[in-house]
Amino acid sequence: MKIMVIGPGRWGSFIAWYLKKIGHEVLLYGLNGTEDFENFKKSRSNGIITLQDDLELTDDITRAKECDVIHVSINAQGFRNVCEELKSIGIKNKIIVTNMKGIEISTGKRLSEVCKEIMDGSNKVAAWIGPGHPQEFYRNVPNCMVIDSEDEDVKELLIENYSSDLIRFYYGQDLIGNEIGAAYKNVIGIAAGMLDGMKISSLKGALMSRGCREVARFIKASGGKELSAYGLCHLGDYEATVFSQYSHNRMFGEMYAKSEKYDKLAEGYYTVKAIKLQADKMNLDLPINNAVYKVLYENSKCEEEIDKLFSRSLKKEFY
Ligand SMILES: NC(=O)C1=CN([C@@H]2O[C@H](COP(=O)(O)OP(=O)(O)OC[C@H]3O[C@@H](n4cnc5c(N)ncnc54)[C@H](OP(=O)(O)O)[C@@H]3O)[C@@H](O)[C@H]2O)C=CC1
Ligand SMILES: O=C(CO)COP(=O)(O)O
Repeated sequence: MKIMVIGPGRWGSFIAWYLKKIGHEVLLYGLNGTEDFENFKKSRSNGIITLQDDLELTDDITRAKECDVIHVSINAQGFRNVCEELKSIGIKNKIIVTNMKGIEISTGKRLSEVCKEIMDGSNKVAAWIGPGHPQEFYRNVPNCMVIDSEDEDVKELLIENYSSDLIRFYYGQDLIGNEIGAAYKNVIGIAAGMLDGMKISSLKGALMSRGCREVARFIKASGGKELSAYGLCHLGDYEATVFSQYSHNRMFGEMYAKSEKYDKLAEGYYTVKAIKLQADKMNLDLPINNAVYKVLYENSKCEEEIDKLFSRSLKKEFY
C-alpha cells in the first residue's frame, strides 16, 4: 500500500519506519522549520530510530492524494486542524488512521469522532493503539497492539497488511472503549509518575486496579463496553506507561511532583481536562482523574490529593 504518515515526532517516525520495514511505500510528512522534521532531513535520525534511505520525507500535504492510507500522529488537540487541512485539499475515499491517544478538550469527542465530523463521508477511519515504545520496537522487542474501526473491512485490510513478527495486532471490538481507554491510560501514567516522585511507588498496584474500575465506569457511561478497560488499549498499556522509563506521561508526573519542568508532549495533561469536563456534565465519580486534575489545574498538592482519596467514604470494590 502507499501510505502517508503525518507527524515526524517520536511515534509518527516509528510508524513510518515500521510500515516501510514491512514492505509498504511510505511518505513521512512534516512541517519545515520544526525540530523533528529538520533533524530527519539532515541526518535521517532522531536519536531513537534511523529512517530507511528510500523512505521519502515530504513537506507537501497534497501528496496525501497519492496514498491509500493516511496516518496521523501529532498532539491529539491538533488533530482537528489536520482534518480541516486534509478536507481543504479534497481528500476523499481514503483510510485515515489515528496514531494518537487523546480526547478533544473543546468538544469531549474521541479522535475518530473528530475525523468523521470534519472529513468527507467517503473516508473511513481507524485507530491503531495499544502498548509500545519506539525504543523497544527498534531493538526488535515485539508487542501486541489493536486496530479498531466501525468498518469491519477496513479493520481486516489494515490488520492483514500491517501484522508482522514485531507487532501482533488484535481486532478491536469496541472503538468507543478502546479510544477512551487509550487516552485515559495517560492520566493514570501521570498519577503513577506522581507516586514515583513522592517515593510511594508501592501504591501503583492499587492505582492500576482502581484506575481500571474508574475507566470502566467512564467507558460504560460513554456508550462503550466496560471490559475494554481490561484490554490491550488500557490495562495492557500500563507496563509501557505506569512503569516504563520511556513513558513521557509517567516522567511528566514524576517531575511535576518534584516541581521540575518537563518539555515533552504528555497527552494526559490535556486528556485529564477533557475527561473532567465530561465527568462533570455526566455527574460521574472519577476520583483519580479528579485528583490529577486538581494537582495540574488547581494548584493542589499531590500529598493533599492522596489524603483526600484515602478519606473518601468506604466502598464495595466493584461499585
Ligand atoms: N504506543 C502508542 O500507540 C504510542 C502513541 N503515542 C501517541 O502519539 C501521539 C504523538 O506523540 P509523540 O510522537 O510522542 O509526540 P511528538 O511531540 O514527539 O510528535 C508530534 C510531532 O508532530 C508534529 N506536528 C504537530 N503538528 C503538526 C502538523 N499540523 N503537521 C505536521 N506535523 C505536526 C510535531 O512538530 P512540533 O515539533 O512542531 O510540535 C512533532 O514533530 C500522541 O497522541 C501520543 O499519545 C506516542 C507513543 C506511543
Ligand atoms: O502510549 C504510549 C505507550 O504505549 C506512550 O506513552 P507515553 O506518551 O507516556 O510515553
